[in-house]
Amino acid sequence: MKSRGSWLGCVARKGKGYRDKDMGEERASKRANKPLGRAAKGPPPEKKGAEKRGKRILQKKAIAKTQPENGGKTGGAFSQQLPKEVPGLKSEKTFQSGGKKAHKKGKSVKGTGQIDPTREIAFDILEGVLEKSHTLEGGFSSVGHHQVEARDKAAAHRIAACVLRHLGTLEEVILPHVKRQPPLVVKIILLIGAAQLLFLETPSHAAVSTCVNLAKRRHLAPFGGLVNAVLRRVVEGGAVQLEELDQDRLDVPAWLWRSWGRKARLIAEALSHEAPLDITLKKGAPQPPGGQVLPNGSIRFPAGTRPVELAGFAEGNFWVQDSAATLPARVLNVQAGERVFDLCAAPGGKTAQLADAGGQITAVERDAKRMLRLAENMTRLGFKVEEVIADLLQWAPPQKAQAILLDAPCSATGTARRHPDVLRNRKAQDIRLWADQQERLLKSMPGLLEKGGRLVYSVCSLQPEEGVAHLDYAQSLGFVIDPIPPEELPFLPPEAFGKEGYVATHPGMWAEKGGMDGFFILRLRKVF
Ligand SMILES: C[S@@+](CC[C@H](N)C(=O)[O-])C[C@H]1O[C@@H](n2cnc3c(N)ncnc32)[C@H](O)[C@@H]1O
Repeated sequence: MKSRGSWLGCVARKGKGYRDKDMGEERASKRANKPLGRAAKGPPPEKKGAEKRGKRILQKKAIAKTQPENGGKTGGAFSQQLPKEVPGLKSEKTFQSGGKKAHKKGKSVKGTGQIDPTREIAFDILEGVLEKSHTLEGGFSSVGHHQVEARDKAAAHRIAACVLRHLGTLEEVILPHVKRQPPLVVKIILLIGAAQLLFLETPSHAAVSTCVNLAKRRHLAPFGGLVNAVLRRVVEGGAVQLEELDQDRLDVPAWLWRSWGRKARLIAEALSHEAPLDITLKKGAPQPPGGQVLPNGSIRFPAGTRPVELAGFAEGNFWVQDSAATLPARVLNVQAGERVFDLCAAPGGKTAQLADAGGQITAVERDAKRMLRLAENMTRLGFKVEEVIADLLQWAPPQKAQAILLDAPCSATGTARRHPDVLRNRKAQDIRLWADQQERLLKSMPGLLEKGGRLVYSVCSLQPEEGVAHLDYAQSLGFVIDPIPPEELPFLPPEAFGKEGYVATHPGMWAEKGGMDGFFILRLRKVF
Protein backbone atom coordinates (compact mmCIF):
# COMPACT_ATOMS: atom_id res chain seq x y z
CA MET A 1 0.00 0.00 0.00
CA LYS A 2 1.33 3.43 -0.85
CA SER A 3 1.75 5.93 1.95
CA ARG A 4 -0.31 9.05 1.76
CA GLY A 5 0.69 12.44 3.11
CA SER A 6 -1.00 13.17 6.42
CA TRP A 7 -2.04 16.47 7.98
CA LEU A 8 0.70 15.98 10.50
CA GLY A 9 3.46 15.31 8.06
CA CYS A 10 4.13 11.73 9.01
CA VAL A 11 2.60 8.42 8.05
CA ALA A 12 3.24 5.17 9.80
CA ARG A 13 1.70 1.94 8.76
CA LYS A 14 2.19 -1.44 10.28
CA GLY A 15 4.72 -3.49 8.40
CA LYS A 16 4.96 -0.96 5.58
CA GLY A 17 7.81 1.19 6.81
CA TYR A 18 7.73 4.80 7.93
CA ARG A 19 7.57 7.84 5.78
CA ASP A 20 9.04 10.75 7.57
CA LYS A 21 8.43 13.99 5.76
CA ASP A 22 10.75 15.94 8.07
CA MET A 23 13.61 13.78 6.95
CA GLY A 24 12.41 13.68 3.36
CA GLU A 25 12.95 9.99 3.07
CA GLU A 26 11.08 6.76 3.11
CA ARG A 27 12.75 3.96 4.90
CA ALA A 28 11.87 0.33 5.30
CA SER A 29 10.79 -0.51 8.81
CA LYS A 30 13.26 -2.70 10.60
CA ARG A 31 10.22 -3.98 12.39
CA ALA A 32 8.48 -5.02 9.17
CA ASN A 33 8.00 -8.54 10.44
CA LYS A 34 7.43 -7.56 14.03
CA PRO A 35 4.06 -6.64 15.46
CA LEU A 36 3.72 -2.90 15.86
CA GLY A 37 1.28 -0.74 17.75
CA ARG A 38 -1.10 -1.43 20.56
CA ALA A 39 -3.24 -4.01 18.84
CA ALA A 40 -0.26 -6.23 18.23
CA LYS A 41 0.75 -6.02 21.87
CA GLY A 42 -2.53 -7.42 23.09
CA PRO A 43 -4.86 -5.86 25.62
CA PRO A 44 -3.45 -3.41 28.15
CA PRO A 45 -2.47 -4.80 31.57
CA GLU A 46 -5.17 -2.95 33.43
CA LYS A 47 -8.26 -0.95 32.68
CA LYS A 48 -7.51 2.74 32.35
CA GLY A 49 -10.69 4.28 30.99
CA ALA A 50 -12.54 4.17 27.74
CA GLU A 51 -9.71 5.41 25.51
CA LYS A 52 -7.76 2.23 26.10
CA ARG A 53 -10.65 0.08 25.07
CA GLY A 54 -11.34 1.99 21.84
CA LYS A 55 -10.05 -0.70 19.56
CA ARG A 56 -12.09 -3.55 20.96
CA ILE A 57 -15.26 -1.50 21.05
CA LEU A 58 -14.79 -0.52 17.45
CA GLN A 59 -14.19 -4.05 16.41
CA LYS A 60 -17.57 -4.89 17.88
CA LYS A 61 -19.08 -1.96 16.03
CA ALA A 62 -17.55 -3.05 12.78
CA ILE A 63 -18.95 -6.54 13.18
CA ALA A 64 -22.32 -5.09 14.00
CA LYS A 65 -22.35 -2.71 11.06
CA THR A 66 -25.05 -4.64 9.24
CA GLN A 67 -27.35 -4.06 12.19
CA PRO A 68 -28.44 -0.42 12.30
CA GLU A 69 -27.80 1.08 15.75
CA ASN A 70 -31.22 2.72 15.81
CA GLY A 71 -32.91 -0.62 15.47
CA GLY A 72 -33.90 0.01 11.88
CA LYS A 73 -35.97 3.12 12.58
CA THR A 74 -35.71 5.90 10.06
CA GLY A 75 -34.73 9.49 10.81
CA GLY A 76 -31.47 11.05 12.14
CA ALA A 77 -28.19 11.50 10.34
CA PHE A 78 -26.95 8.01 10.95
CA SER A 79 -29.98 6.23 9.56
CA GLN A 80 -29.75 7.86 6.14
CA GLN A 81 -28.28 5.96 3.24
CA LEU A 82 -24.82 7.19 2.25
CA PRO A 83 -25.44 9.68 -0.55
CA LYS A 84 -23.63 9.00 -3.82
CA GLU A 85 -22.36 12.54 -4.11
CA VAL A 86 -21.30 14.49 -1.05
CA PRO A 87 -19.33 17.74 -1.24
CA GLY A 88 -15.72 17.10 -0.39
CA LEU A 89 -16.10 13.34 -0.11
CA LYS A 90 -13.37 11.35 -1.82
CA SER A 91 -15.50 10.58 -4.90
CA GLU A 92 -16.16 14.28 -5.57
CA LYS A 93 -13.87 16.59 -7.51
CA THR A 94 -13.95 19.68 -5.33
CA PHE A 95 -15.57 21.12 -2.25
CA GLN A 96 -18.58 23.37 -2.53
CA SER A 97 -17.35 26.88 -2.18
CA GLY A 98 -20.08 28.11 0.22
CA GLY A 99 -18.50 26.64 3.31
CA LYS A 100 -15.12 28.02 2.40
CA LYS A 101 -16.58 31.49 2.00
CA ALA A 102 -18.31 31.26 5.35
CA HIS A 103 -14.98 30.42 6.86
CA LYS A 104 -12.48 32.18 4.74
CA LYS A 105 -11.09 34.02 7.77
CA GLY A 106 -11.28 30.90 9.90
CA LYS A 107 -13.99 32.48 12.08
CA SER A 108 -16.29 30.09 13.86
CA VAL A 109 -19.52 32.05 14.10
CA LYS A 110 -22.53 30.46 15.74
CA GLY A 111 -25.39 29.56 13.38
CA THR A 112 -28.60 27.59 13.67
CA GLY A 113 -28.86 24.17 15.25
CA GLN A 114 -29.29 22.82 18.74
CA ILE A 115 -26.89 24.09 21.39
CA ASP A 116 -24.65 21.27 22.59
CA PRO A 117 -22.30 22.79 25.19
CA THR A 118 -19.95 19.80 25.33
CA ARG A 119 -19.03 19.79 21.62
CA GLU A 120 -19.14 23.60 21.42
CA ILE A 121 -16.53 23.90 24.15
CA ALA A 122 -14.46 21.03 22.74
CA PHE A 123 -14.50 22.79 19.36
CA ASP A 124 -13.41 26.13 20.85
CA ILE A 125 -10.58 24.54 22.82
CA LEU A 126 -9.32 22.65 19.77
CA GLU A 127 -9.53 25.70 17.55
CA GLY A 128 -7.46 27.56 20.17
CA VAL A 129 -4.82 24.85 20.37
CA LEU A 130 -4.58 23.92 16.70
CA GLU A 131 -4.95 27.36 15.17
CA LYS A 132 -3.56 29.74 17.79
CA SER A 133 -1.17 27.44 19.68
CA HIS A 134 -3.07 28.03 22.93
CA THR A 135 -2.59 25.53 25.71
CA LEU A 136 -5.34 23.04 26.40
CA GLU A 137 -5.85 24.39 29.93
CA GLY A 138 -5.59 28.03 28.85
CA GLY A 139 -8.07 27.40 26.04
CA PHE A 140 -10.36 25.62 28.45
CA SER A 141 -10.50 28.50 30.91
CA SER A 142 -10.72 31.21 28.25
CA VAL A 143 -13.49 29.86 26.02
CA GLY A 144 -16.04 31.78 28.09
CA HIS A 145 -18.70 29.16 28.65
CA HIS A 146 -19.21 30.24 32.23
CA GLN A 147 -22.88 29.26 32.35
CA VAL A 148 -22.12 25.70 31.41
CA GLU A 149 -22.37 22.89 33.95
CA ALA A 150 -19.15 21.41 35.31
CA ARG A 151 -20.12 18.00 33.92
CA ASP A 152 -20.38 19.35 30.34
CA LYS A 153 -17.09 21.22 30.73
CA ALA A 154 -15.36 18.07 31.95
CA ALA A 155 -16.78 16.09 29.01
CA ALA A 156 -15.59 18.78 26.59
CA HIS A 157 -12.11 18.75 28.09
CA ARG A 158 -12.02 14.98 27.73
CA ILE A 159 -13.01 15.11 24.05
CA ALA A 160 -10.46 17.85 23.26
CA ALA A 161 -7.68 16.02 25.12
CA CYS A 162 -8.56 12.78 23.33
CA VAL A 163 -8.36 14.49 19.91
CA LEU A 164 -4.96 15.97 20.77
CA ARG A 165 -3.68 12.68 22.16
CA HIS A 166 -4.70 10.71 19.08
CA LEU A 167 -4.40 13.46 16.47
CA GLY A 168 -2.14 11.63 14.03
CA THR A 169 -4.22 8.48 14.12
CA LEU A 170 -7.52 10.33 13.77
CA GLU A 171 -6.21 12.30 10.80
CA GLU A 172 -5.06 9.12 9.17
CA VAL A 173 -8.46 7.50 9.64
CA ILE A 174 -10.32 10.48 8.19
CA LEU A 175 -7.95 11.32 5.35
CA PRO A 176 -8.87 8.49 2.96
CA HIS A 177 -12.47 9.73 2.91
CA VAL A 178 -11.84 13.30 1.81
CA LYS A 179 -10.76 14.41 -1.61
CA ARG A 180 -8.68 17.29 -0.31
CA GLN A 181 -8.05 18.92 3.02
CA PRO A 182 -11.15 20.63 4.34
CA PRO A 183 -10.79 23.96 6.19
CA LEU A 184 -9.43 23.60 9.71
CA VAL A 185 -12.81 24.25 11.32
CA VAL A 186 -14.38 21.36 9.39
CA LYS A 187 -11.40 19.17 10.18
CA ILE A 188 -11.90 19.89 13.88
CA ILE A 189 -15.52 18.74 13.68
CA LEU A 190 -14.45 15.54 11.91
CA LEU A 191 -11.76 14.94 14.53
CA ILE A 192 -14.27 15.42 17.35
CA GLY A 193 -16.61 12.93 15.70
CA ALA A 194 -13.92 10.36 14.97
CA ALA A 195 -12.45 10.61 18.50
CA GLN A 196 -15.86 9.95 20.00
CA LEU A 197 -16.43 7.00 17.69
CA LEU A 198 -13.03 5.39 17.99
CA PHE A 199 -11.88 6.14 21.51
CA LEU A 200 -14.66 7.52 23.71
CA GLU A 201 -17.46 4.94 23.46
CA THR A 202 -19.97 7.53 22.21
CA PRO A 203 -22.90 5.79 20.50
CA SER A 204 -22.50 6.10 16.73
CA HIS A 205 -25.74 7.96 16.07
CA ALA A 206 -24.93 10.51 18.80
CA ALA A 207 -21.34 11.08 17.61
CA VAL A 208 -22.48 11.62 14.01
CA SER A 209 -25.59 13.70 14.60
CA THR A 210 -23.95 16.00 17.17
CA CYS A 211 -21.14 16.74 14.72
CA VAL A 212 -23.56 17.47 11.87
CA ASN A 213 -25.38 19.78 14.27
CA LEU A 214 -22.08 21.41 15.27
CA ALA A 215 -21.37 22.13 11.59
CA LYS A 216 -24.72 23.96 11.36
CA ARG A 217 -24.03 25.91 14.53
CA ARG A 218 -20.72 27.07 13.12
CA HIS A 219 -22.20 28.25 9.80
CA LEU A 220 -20.72 25.23 8.09
CA ALA A 221 -24.01 23.76 6.91
CA PRO A 222 -22.60 23.20 3.38
CA PHE A 223 -20.18 20.76 4.97
CA GLY A 224 -22.90 18.94 6.93
CA GLY A 225 -23.19 16.25 4.26
CA LEU A 226 -19.43 15.72 4.25
CA VAL A 227 -19.33 15.45 8.05
CA ASN A 228 -22.20 12.96 8.02
CA ALA A 229 -20.75 10.83 5.24
CA VAL A 230 -17.16 10.76 6.51
CA LEU A 231 -18.18 9.89 10.06
CA ARG A 232 -20.48 7.14 8.82
CA ARG A 233 -17.56 5.69 6.92
CA VAL A 234 -15.54 5.84 10.13
CA VAL A 235 -18.34 3.96 11.89
CA GLU A 236 -18.26 1.30 9.19
CA GLY A 237 -14.55 0.91 8.62
CA GLY A 238 -12.71 2.70 11.41
CA ALA A 239 -11.90 -0.47 13.35
CA VAL A 240 -10.25 -2.10 10.37
CA GLN A 241 -8.36 1.10 9.54
CA LEU A 242 -7.05 1.33 13.11
CA GLU A 243 -5.74 -2.22 12.94
CA GLU A 244 -3.49 -1.21 10.06
CA LEU A 245 -2.04 1.87 11.69
CA ASP A 246 0.97 2.24 13.93
CA GLN A 247 -0.83 4.54 16.35
CA ASP A 248 2.14 5.12 18.65
CA ARG A 249 4.21 6.38 15.76
CA LEU A 250 1.44 8.49 14.23
CA ASP A 251 0.49 10.30 17.42
CA VAL A 252 3.98 11.63 18.17
CA PRO A 253 5.57 14.28 15.92
CA ALA A 254 8.57 12.84 14.07
CA TRP A 255 11.13 15.18 15.66
CA LEU A 256 10.04 14.23 19.17
CA TRP A 257 10.03 10.52 18.32
CA ARG A 258 13.60 10.81 17.06
CA SER A 259 14.70 12.79 20.10
CA TRP A 260 13.47 10.07 22.47
CA GLY A 261 15.63 7.38 20.86
CA ARG A 262 15.02 3.79 21.93
CA LYS A 263 12.52 4.89 24.60
CA ALA A 264 10.21 6.44 22.01
CA ARG A 265 7.75 3.58 21.66
CA LEU A 266 7.41 3.08 25.42
CA ILE A 267 6.81 6.78 25.91
CA ALA A 268 4.34 7.00 23.01
CA GLU A 269 2.38 4.04 24.32
CA ALA A 270 2.11 5.72 27.72
CA LEU A 271 1.03 9.02 26.14
CA SER A 272 -1.90 7.33 24.45
CA HIS A 273 -3.72 6.91 27.78
CA GLU A 274 -5.36 9.43 30.04
CA ALA A 275 -3.14 10.03 33.06
CA PRO A 276 -4.40 9.00 36.50
CA LEU A 277 -4.73 11.55 39.31
CA ASP A 278 -1.90 11.45 41.86
CA ILE A 279 -2.01 13.28 45.17
CA THR A 280 0.60 13.89 47.88
CA LEU A 281 -0.67 13.63 51.44
CA LYS A 282 0.35 16.18 54.05
CA LYS A 283 2.32 14.58 56.91
CA GLY A 284 -0.06 12.72 59.19
CA ALA A 285 -3.20 13.50 57.13
CA PRO A 286 -5.71 10.69 56.56
CA GLN A 287 -5.82 9.13 53.10
CA PRO A 288 -9.01 9.73 51.10
CA PRO A 289 -10.76 6.40 50.50
CA GLY A 290 -10.34 4.54 47.24
CA GLY A 291 -6.81 5.38 46.16
CA GLN A 292 -3.88 3.10 45.44
CA VAL A 293 -0.72 3.81 47.45
CA LEU A 294 2.26 3.99 45.08
CA PRO A 295 5.76 2.86 46.11
CA ASN A 296 6.93 6.47 46.51
CA GLY A 297 4.00 7.29 48.84
CA SER A 298 1.77 9.13 46.34
CA ILE A 299 -1.88 8.08 46.26
CA ARG A 300 -3.23 7.29 42.80
CA PHE A 301 -6.84 7.60 41.65
CA PRO A 302 -8.30 6.66 38.26
CA ALA A 303 -8.11 9.13 35.36
CA GLY A 304 -10.96 11.62 35.47
CA THR A 305 -11.14 11.77 39.29
CA ARG A 306 -11.79 15.35 40.39
CA PRO A 307 -9.58 16.34 43.35
CA VAL A 308 -12.25 18.61 44.85
CA GLU A 309 -14.51 15.58 45.21
CA LEU A 310 -11.99 13.62 47.30
CA ALA A 311 -12.40 13.66 51.07
CA GLY A 312 -10.03 16.09 52.73
CA PHE A 313 -9.52 18.51 49.82
CA ALA A 314 -11.12 21.52 51.51
CA GLU A 315 -9.40 20.62 54.78
CA GLY A 316 -6.01 20.86 53.03
CA ASN A 317 -5.04 17.23 53.59
CA PHE A 318 -3.35 16.82 50.20
CA TRP A 319 -2.28 18.47 46.98
CA VAL A 320 -2.30 17.25 43.38
CA GLN A 321 1.13 16.15 42.17
CA ASP A 322 2.30 13.46 39.79
CA SER A 323 4.34 10.77 41.52
CA ALA A 324 7.48 11.70 39.53
CA ALA A 325 7.02 15.38 40.39
CA THR A 326 7.57 14.51 44.06
CA LEU A 327 11.15 13.39 43.40
CA PRO A 328 13.06 16.71 43.03
CA ALA A 329 11.97 18.06 46.43
CA ARG A 330 12.46 14.62 47.98
CA VAL A 331 16.12 14.37 46.96
CA LEU A 332 16.82 17.86 48.34
CA ASN A 333 16.41 16.20 51.79
CA VAL A 334 15.28 19.37 53.57
CA GLN A 335 15.84 19.39 57.34
CA ALA A 336 13.57 21.16 59.82
CA GLY A 337 14.43 24.86 60.07
CA GLU A 338 16.71 24.94 57.02
CA ARG A 339 16.66 28.08 54.86
CA VAL A 340 15.39 26.91 51.50
CA PHE A 341 14.76 28.78 48.25
CA ASP A 342 12.10 27.28 46.01
CA LEU A 343 12.88 28.96 42.71
CA CYS A 344 10.36 29.02 39.83
CA ALA A 345 7.83 27.95 42.38
CA ALA A 346 4.28 28.28 41.07
CA PRO A 347 1.77 26.70 41.31
CA GLY A 348 3.53 25.26 44.32
CA GLY A 349 3.41 21.45 44.39
CA LYS A 350 7.06 21.29 45.36
CA THR A 351 6.74 24.31 47.69
CA ALA A 352 4.18 22.32 49.67
CA GLN A 353 6.55 19.36 49.94
CA LEU A 354 9.42 21.56 51.13
CA ALA A 355 7.19 23.31 53.67
CA ASP A 356 5.84 19.95 54.86
CA ALA A 357 9.43 18.84 55.49
CA GLY A 358 9.77 21.74 57.94
CA GLY A 359 12.00 24.11 55.96
CA GLN A 360 11.80 27.92 56.10
CA ILE A 361 10.73 28.38 52.54
CA THR A 362 11.09 31.39 50.27
CA ALA A 363 9.15 30.76 47.08
CA VAL A 364 10.19 32.90 44.09
CA GLU A 365 8.04 33.19 41.00
CA ARG A 366 8.01 35.72 38.17
CA ASP A 367 4.38 35.34 37.09
CA ALA A 368 2.05 37.16 39.50
CA LYS A 369 -1.04 35.20 38.42
CA ARG A 370 0.68 31.90 38.95
CA MET A 371 1.96 33.14 42.32
CA LEU A 372 -1.65 33.83 43.29
CA ARG A 373 -2.41 30.17 42.67
CA LEU A 374 0.56 29.21 44.82
CA ALA A 375 -0.70 31.50 47.59
CA GLU A 376 -4.20 29.95 47.39
CA ASN A 377 -2.71 26.47 47.55
CA MET A 378 -0.57 27.31 50.58
CA THR A 379 -3.58 28.85 52.36
CA ARG A 380 -5.71 25.75 51.72
CA LEU A 381 -2.88 23.52 52.93
CA GLY A 382 -2.07 25.69 55.96
CA PHE A 383 1.61 26.19 55.07
CA LYS A 384 3.41 29.45 55.77
CA VAL A 385 6.00 30.36 53.16
CA GLU A 386 7.53 33.64 52.09
CA GLU A 387 6.21 34.50 48.63
CA VAL A 388 8.34 36.70 46.37
CA ILE A 389 7.17 37.82 42.94
CA ALA A 390 10.41 38.48 41.10
CA ASP A 391 12.49 37.58 38.11
CA LEU A 392 15.00 35.27 39.63
CA LEU A 393 17.74 36.66 37.39
CA GLN A 394 17.37 40.04 39.12
CA TRP A 395 16.52 38.89 42.61
CA ALA A 396 18.97 39.71 45.41
CA PRO A 397 17.93 38.16 48.75
CA PRO A 398 19.46 39.49 52.00
CA GLN A 399 20.75 36.01 52.92
CA LYS A 400 21.86 33.02 50.89
CA ALA A 401 20.08 29.66 51.08
CA GLN A 402 21.31 26.40 52.59
CA ALA A 403 19.39 24.47 49.96
CA ILE A 404 17.80 25.42 46.63
CA LEU A 405 15.29 23.75 44.41
CA LEU A 406 15.43 25.16 40.88
CA ASP A 407 12.45 23.67 39.03
CA ALA A 408 13.25 25.44 35.81
CA PRO A 409 10.83 26.45 33.03
CA CYS A 410 11.04 23.90 30.22
CA SER A 411 9.34 22.40 27.19
CA ALA A 412 7.26 20.18 29.53
CA THR A 413 7.34 17.23 27.14
CA GLY A 414 7.47 14.98 30.22
CA THR A 415 3.92 16.02 31.09
CA ALA A 416 2.37 15.32 27.67
CA ARG A 417 0.10 12.64 29.17
CA ARG A 418 -1.63 15.37 31.15
CA HIS A 419 -1.11 18.14 28.60
CA PRO A 420 -1.37 16.57 25.14
CA ASP A 421 -1.29 20.06 23.56
CA VAL A 422 2.46 20.01 24.32
CA LEU A 423 2.89 17.47 21.51
CA ARG A 424 1.24 19.86 19.04
CA ASN A 425 2.57 23.22 20.16
CA ARG A 426 6.24 22.53 20.71
CA LYS A 427 8.67 22.89 17.83
CA ALA A 428 12.14 21.37 17.55
CA GLN A 429 13.74 24.81 17.41
CA ASP A 430 12.08 25.85 20.74
CA ILE A 431 14.12 23.38 22.72
CA ARG A 432 17.35 25.33 22.28
CA LEU A 433 15.61 28.45 23.63
CA TRP A 434 14.46 26.62 26.76
CA ALA A 435 17.96 25.18 27.21
CA ASP A 436 19.53 28.66 26.95
CA GLN A 437 17.11 30.01 29.54
CA GLN A 438 17.94 27.11 31.87
CA GLU A 439 21.65 27.88 31.52
CA ARG A 440 21.04 31.51 32.45
CA LEU A 441 19.12 30.43 35.56
CA LEU A 442 21.82 27.90 36.52
CA LYS A 443 24.45 30.61 36.15
CA SER A 444 22.67 32.72 38.79
CA MET A 445 22.65 29.89 41.36
CA PRO A 446 26.14 30.30 42.92
CA GLY A 447 25.18 33.83 44.02
CA LEU A 448 22.13 32.51 45.91
CA LEU A 449 23.58 29.44 47.66
CA GLU A 450 25.83 29.20 50.71
CA LYS A 451 29.16 27.37 50.46
CA GLY A 452 28.48 23.68 51.05
CA GLY A 453 24.80 24.13 50.13
CA ARG A 454 22.73 21.76 47.98
CA LEU A 455 21.09 22.60 44.69
CA VAL A 456 18.58 20.38 42.95
CA TYR A 457 17.96 21.27 39.30
CA SER A 458 14.86 19.70 37.75
CA VAL A 459 12.77 19.95 34.59
CA CYS A 460 9.64 18.06 33.50
CA SER A 461 11.16 17.51 30.09
CA LEU A 462 12.22 14.42 28.15
CA GLN A 463 14.57 16.38 25.93
CA PRO A 464 18.29 15.72 26.48
CA GLU A 465 19.15 19.37 25.73
CA GLU A 466 17.23 20.41 28.86
CA GLY A 467 18.66 17.68 31.05
CA VAL A 468 21.78 15.65 30.58
CA ALA A 469 23.30 18.29 28.28
CA HIS A 470 23.57 20.68 31.26
CA LEU A 471 25.89 18.41 33.26
CA ASP A 472 29.10 19.95 31.92
CA TYR A 473 27.75 23.47 32.19
CA ALA A 474 26.71 23.00 35.84
CA GLN A 475 30.17 21.65 36.69
CA SER A 476 31.84 24.49 34.80
CA LEU A 477 30.12 26.85 37.27
CA GLY A 478 32.02 25.16 40.09
CA PHE A 479 29.31 22.78 41.33
CA VAL A 480 30.05 19.11 41.91
CA ILE A 481 27.51 16.44 41.21
CA ASP A 482 26.07 14.82 44.34
CA PRO A 483 24.96 11.50 42.81
CA ILE A 484 21.49 10.17 43.59
CA PRO A 485 22.03 6.46 44.19
CA PRO A 486 19.36 3.85 43.35
CA GLU A 487 19.05 3.03 47.09
CA GLU A 488 17.75 6.54 47.70
CA LEU A 489 14.82 6.02 45.31
CA PRO A 490 14.55 2.21 45.38
CA PHE A 491 11.10 2.20 43.77
CA LEU A 492 12.43 3.51 40.42
CA PRO A 493 13.54 1.12 37.69
CA PRO A 494 17.35 0.88 37.21
CA GLU A 495 17.18 2.68 33.86
CA ALA A 496 16.07 5.85 35.67
CA PHE A 497 19.59 6.30 37.08
CA GLY A 498 22.20 7.89 34.83
CA LYS A 499 25.79 6.79 35.40
CA GLU A 500 26.79 10.40 36.15
CA GLY A 501 24.43 10.43 39.14
CA TYR A 502 21.27 12.09 37.75
CA VAL A 503 17.74 10.65 37.65
CA ALA A 504 15.56 10.70 34.51
CA THR A 505 12.04 9.28 34.52
CA HIS A 506 9.71 8.93 31.54
CA PRO A 507 5.97 8.21 31.11
CA GLY A 508 6.63 4.58 30.11
CA MET A 509 8.06 3.76 33.56
CA TRP A 510 5.69 2.04 36.00
CA ALA A 511 3.56 1.18 32.96
CA GLU A 512 1.76 -1.53 34.92
CA LYS A 513 0.74 1.04 37.54
CA GLY A 514 -0.35 3.71 35.05
CA GLY A 515 2.95 5.46 34.27
CA MET A 516 4.60 8.61 35.62
CA ASP A 517 5.60 11.98 34.23
CA GLY A 518 9.04 12.51 32.72
CA PHE A 519 11.49 14.41 34.94
CA PHE A 520 15.20 15.12 34.82
CA ILE A 521 16.75 15.64 38.27
CA LEU A 522 20.34 16.60 39.08
CA ARG A 523 21.68 17.20 42.61
CA LEU A 524 24.70 19.46 42.97
CA ARG A 525 26.83 20.76 45.82
CA LYS A 526 28.54 24.15 46.05
CA VAL A 527 32.07 23.43 47.23
CA PHE A 528 33.72 26.79 46.52
C1 LIG B 1 8.02 24.25 35.81
S1 LIG B 1 7.15 25.60 36.41
C2 LIG B 1 7.35 25.41 38.13
C3 LIG B 1 6.47 24.37 38.78
C4 LIG B 1 6.56 24.45 40.30
N1 LIG B 1 7.91 24.33 40.78
C5 LIG B 1 5.71 23.41 40.98
O1 LIG B 1 6.21 22.39 41.42
O2 LIG B 1 4.50 23.62 41.07
C6 LIG B 1 8.28 26.90 36.05
C7 LIG B 1 7.89 28.24 36.65
O3 LIG B 1 9.00 29.12 36.51
C8 LIG B 1 8.53 30.43 36.36
N2 LIG B 1 9.67 31.24 35.84
C9 LIG B 1 10.19 31.20 34.60
N3 LIG B 1 11.25 32.04 34.50
C10 LIG B 1 11.40 32.62 35.71
C11 LIG B 1 12.30 33.58 36.23
N4 LIG B 1 13.26 34.12 35.48
N5 LIG B 1 12.15 33.96 37.51
C12 LIG B 1 11.18 33.44 38.29
N6 LIG B 1 10.28 32.53 37.85
C13 LIG B 1 10.39 32.12 36.57
C14 LIG B 1 7.36 30.25 35.44
O4 LIG B 1 6.48 31.35 35.52
C15 LIG B 1 6.75 28.95 35.97
O5 LIG B 1 5.75 29.23 36.90
